[in-house]
Amino acid sequence: MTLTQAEKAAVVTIWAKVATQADAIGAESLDRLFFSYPPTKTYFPHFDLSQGSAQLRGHGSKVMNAIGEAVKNIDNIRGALAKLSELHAYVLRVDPVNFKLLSHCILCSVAARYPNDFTPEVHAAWDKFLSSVSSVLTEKYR
Ligand code: HEM
Repeated sequence: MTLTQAEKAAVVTIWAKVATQADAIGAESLDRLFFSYPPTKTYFPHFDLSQGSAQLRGHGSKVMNAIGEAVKNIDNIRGALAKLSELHAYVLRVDPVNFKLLSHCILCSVAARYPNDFTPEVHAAWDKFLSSVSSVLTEKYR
């Protein structure tokens, strides 16, 4: 899945805002994930998943950091996330369907915070970008 130049530009622009609140957006996205799709909690039996817990915030921050790396390397997302791809496939064995759920929750958190920036064009670009990130993180499974 390749993003057009215009889509890449839209992702970079919205990321500049998201980056300033990345930790909060990461934590909110995980809250939404676990609240709306409780089976996703089974991957985190060792975490305190109550709303706003330190572990949840710490993990949200890590996830958003990785997304920031993907934005910085938007022409080489595969290279930027190679290690993370192996981790999710071989060690964590997260079922790929869950990436769609998390992507959706990240999208909701961004849209809720930046309603004016979240035009249909930005929505589409951000969605395509998160799909690319998810493809990279799930491509080692087979
Ligand atoms: C946009 C998609 C995702 C990104 C960018 C992402 C990113 C990350 C990062 C950066 C880490 C930390 C790696 C490290 O400590 O070296 C991680 C760990 C982990 N991820 Fe993901 N992840 C994604 C999707 C998912 C999904 C959908 C699930 C399951 C529902 C999941 C489950 C986990 C688990 C269980 C860990 C280990 C947590 C721990 O024990 O510290 N990830 N992920």
